Amino acid sequence: MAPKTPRTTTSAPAAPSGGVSRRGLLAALGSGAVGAGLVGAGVVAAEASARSSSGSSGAGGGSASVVPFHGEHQAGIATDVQANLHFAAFDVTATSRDELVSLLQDWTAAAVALTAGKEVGAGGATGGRPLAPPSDTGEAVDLHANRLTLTVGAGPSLFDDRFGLAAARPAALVDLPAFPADALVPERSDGDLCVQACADDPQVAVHAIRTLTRIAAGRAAVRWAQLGYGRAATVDPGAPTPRNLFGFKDGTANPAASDTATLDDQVWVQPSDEQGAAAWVAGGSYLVARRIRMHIETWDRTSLQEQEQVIGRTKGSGAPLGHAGEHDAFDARTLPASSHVRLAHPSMNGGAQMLRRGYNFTDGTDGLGHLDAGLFFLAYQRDVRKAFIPIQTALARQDALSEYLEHTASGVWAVFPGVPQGGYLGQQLLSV
Ligand SMILES: C=CC1=C(C)c2cc3[nH]c(cc4nc(cc5[nH]c(cc1n2)c(C)c5CCC(=O)O)C(CCC(=O)O)=C4C)c(C)c3C=C
Ligand SMILES: [Fe+2]
Repeated sequence: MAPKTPRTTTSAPAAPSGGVSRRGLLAALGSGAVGAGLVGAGVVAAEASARSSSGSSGAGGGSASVVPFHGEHQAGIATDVQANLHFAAFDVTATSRDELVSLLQDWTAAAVALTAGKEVGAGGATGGRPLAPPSDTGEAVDLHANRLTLTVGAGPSLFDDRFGLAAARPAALVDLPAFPADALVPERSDGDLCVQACADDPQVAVHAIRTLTRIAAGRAAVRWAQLGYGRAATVDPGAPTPRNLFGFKDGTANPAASDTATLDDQVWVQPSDEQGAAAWVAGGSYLVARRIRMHIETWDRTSLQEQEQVIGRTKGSGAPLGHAGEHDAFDARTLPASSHVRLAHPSMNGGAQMLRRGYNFTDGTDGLGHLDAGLFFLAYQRDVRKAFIPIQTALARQDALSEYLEHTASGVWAVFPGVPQGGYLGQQLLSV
């Protein structure tokens, strides 16, 4: 049985490491977040209480389910892929740099509590004043941390003239070009900030995004969001590779989390990559998100042989065509000319790799009798100009898989470096 998480309510330290800052409180006061119960009477520092009261056991219970928030890099990138995703992109509505800083400080304090499996705000879900709305919405009580990670990045639009950040925009944070056959919905694309919440329980991930959205009131608003399930990638080659909605193993060739040399070379931004005011991004990464609708009804009418020719791997084992084992080495030039794996392979793209961390999604139907389902593609990389852009250019031009796909949403973000103890998300950027 997993150990019980104590129900003690602990005062968190003042922001940024554990509470809502005074400025955040004032912003909340001005925006109605107090009415939503995020701050209690006379309380500036938020309190975080442990999120378990019933002592329920299970996979998500105990400290083993906690992924450390602080570190050199943000968690949620080289972290073993959790089962569920709630991704949200935000428009920042703050009108000053100070307000933006206070938002990121308050998010940091909440993220520290949430990822530790604790309730947020004074009194948490049930310990506050009876006549005030609870600080924590409560749906994650008893669910533990469930390996929740929160990963935050800044989009190109944050670097306009609103916050004096134009000079700090990394050269590698380019706007993605339009690709042939893109069917992007602008309202479901881009965003000043993004938050990727991953957890082994869907309600924990949803609670986290809901909480950050409440805290942001008056300073940022959700622009678009996406739920995902059934991880469609892995960073652990020793674990069974999950499958996407076309039924193929997805993530086989991903870099392993333990392969730090490849991560340094391909995923983490290095100190030499950016100069001057943009040097803050070292230790971070670049995230490309694409909501890719998959025409599964058409795919399901396609023969097994054709499906395998399109992907370039066998459906059962995931082995490259002509090989026996999933992880067998192969020469991409021996695969069909327009197969997905051949075109996406590093040997065809100047050695470029990405760390893919996508999730399956199913968002009801399109009203025409087809499921609106697909892959929410998430890929972390050191430089989109060397990885996602050239690879997607080749895929859009030649990939046989494209016939079954429709890219409906897109975004690119510079993901902040990790947060040291006592620091806050994006501090490296906002203190330049
Ligand atoms: C621009 C990059 C990529 C997009 C967009 C993309 C979409 C996409 N992929 C699959 C299914 C599979 N992809 C696989 C491998 C693979 N895909 C990319 C890039 C993009 N995929 C890369 C770089 C690789 C690795 C190539 C290699 O090094 O061998 C595979 C094979 C298994 C694996 O290695 O993961 C599958 C299956 C879908 C369904 C999809 C869009 C919906
Ligand atoms: Fe792929």
